[in-house]
Amino acid sequence: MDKNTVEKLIAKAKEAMENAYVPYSKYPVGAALLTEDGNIYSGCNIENASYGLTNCAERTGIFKAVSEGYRNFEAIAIICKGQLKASPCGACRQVIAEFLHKDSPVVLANEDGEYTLTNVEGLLPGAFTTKSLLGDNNDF
Ligand SMILES: O=c1ccn([C@H]2C[C@H](O)[C@@H](CO)O2)c(=O)[nH]1
Ligand SMILES: [Zn+2]
Repeated sequence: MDKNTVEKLIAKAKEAMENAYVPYSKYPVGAALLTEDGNIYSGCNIENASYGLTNCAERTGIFKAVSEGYRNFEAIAIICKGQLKASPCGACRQVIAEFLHKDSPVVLANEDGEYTLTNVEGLLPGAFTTKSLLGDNNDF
């Protein structure tokens, strides 16, 4: 993925981060997903007084896209507040592995836009996926 695309995705993730609803943790996170046909979907974390109902930024972005008919993604960028770079939780790693390819780029950024580049396999090595269940030939 070229540097321009990385920076554009980080900028979109940062925009989404501004909308984070985080009265409890005060830890805003934003995510941006590039679809294979060049669209960008983004999401923020959305907390709840019943803490366990919180939705992370990554899953907000993926679920928005899938619900609008986009499920083929090329890359994801995630950004969070502070100097430490974003690191998706286990639930989000599993959802990312469901919808992105093993070798899809994953950009983990901090609020200054400094980032580490990894991929889905790096986030969740040996992930349990549709392939584990259905093999290579499935219509889904
Ligand atoms: O990658 C991450 C890690 C955490 N969170 C959210 C969940 C919760 O709102 C807050 C603190 O855990 O950060 C995300 O959205 N994405
Ligand atoms: Zn998460």
